[in-house]
Amino acid sequence: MTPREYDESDARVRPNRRGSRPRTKIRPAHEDAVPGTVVGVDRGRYTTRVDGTQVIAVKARELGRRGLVIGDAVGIVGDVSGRPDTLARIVRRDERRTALRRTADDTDITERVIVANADQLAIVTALADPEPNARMIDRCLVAAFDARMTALLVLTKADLASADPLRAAYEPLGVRVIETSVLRAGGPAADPGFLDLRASLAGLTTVMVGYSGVGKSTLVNALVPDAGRAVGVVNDVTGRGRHTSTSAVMYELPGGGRIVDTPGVRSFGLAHVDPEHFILAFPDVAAAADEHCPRACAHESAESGCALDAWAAGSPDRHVRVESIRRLLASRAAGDAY
Ligand SMILES: Nc1nc2c(ncn2[C@@H]2O[C@H](COP(=O)(O)OP(=O)(O)OP(=O)(O)O)[C@@H](O)[C@H]2O)c(=O)[nH]1
Repeated sequence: MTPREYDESDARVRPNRRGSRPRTKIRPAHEDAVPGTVVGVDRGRYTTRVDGTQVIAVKARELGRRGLVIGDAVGIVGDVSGRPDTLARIVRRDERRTALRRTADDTDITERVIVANADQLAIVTALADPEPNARMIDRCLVAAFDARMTALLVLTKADLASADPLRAAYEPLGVRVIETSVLRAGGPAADPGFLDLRASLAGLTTVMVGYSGVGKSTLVNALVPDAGRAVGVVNDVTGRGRHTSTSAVMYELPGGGRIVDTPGVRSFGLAHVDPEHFILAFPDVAAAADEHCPRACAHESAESGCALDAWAAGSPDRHVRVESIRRLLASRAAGDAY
């Protein structure tokens, strides 16, 4: 017997007990909502960008408790002219393509999204002054890979020290490494590394993280000539256990694309990261783990039943990858004090 096809007449219509009167509390469909992007958040006021115009908006009640963060794609109704003293309403938040998250610390499982829909995480680290901190880099990478974002390691002050050890540690993970030195004669425009960085950011949304003093502001100012004119400010990134609110800012890049500067993000609490999910960022390793590892394998060691050592045996490339992934997973387990 061929299966019967269903059509609309199969839908069961519940009779309206109050007769045929239409329901009165019909919510507006907001078909007229225009698409925009959240570029700044400040105590319940959202700075959005609609077709190149900056529009200040509030969250409509129908969004409920759903949060909005920098990078969220939204639907906006009301006055979207961007004229002073106008206030539009955000009525819809589109599904997030990516979500960069952090937990407050490694024992707190309350996670919060810092930036939505970003493509890349650029980890800015000086090669000297201050010294690079591998643990910080590792933890940022875990957050990036878990969020399905591409990772970029930007090594500044290349005039002061060699980048070779860091290249050796991170290139096997598929991390793009860029060296910059922008204090040499000619400034950023004369630095091939800076030009490479600018090309790598074009057309994408990139979140930049880095310690104070590494030269991040120098790069942001060179990338965005009018960086002083921030398009938005968010007080959403709060230091753990401290009441210092710092701000993340999204800038439009002149050549297309956007960068989000996150002065307040100094660490990523990684309690929310699940090794099984994290490893999916490395398709070859994930396929091997899926095929050979026991269920819920933490990928710690061959002794604990992990099959990745056997998979990597005889291949130095695979071996370095597995070791690097284990180092990242260990950084997740080791707490975020660095
Ligand atoms: N040698 C060298 N010094 C650099 C380079 N880039 C930046 N610096 C210096 O590093 C110091 C810090 O640079 P900033 O751009 O202010 O660093 P930051 O990371 O934004 O730090 P905060 O503003 O404190 O957040 C400054 O004295 C810069 O002149 C570089 O390529 N080489």
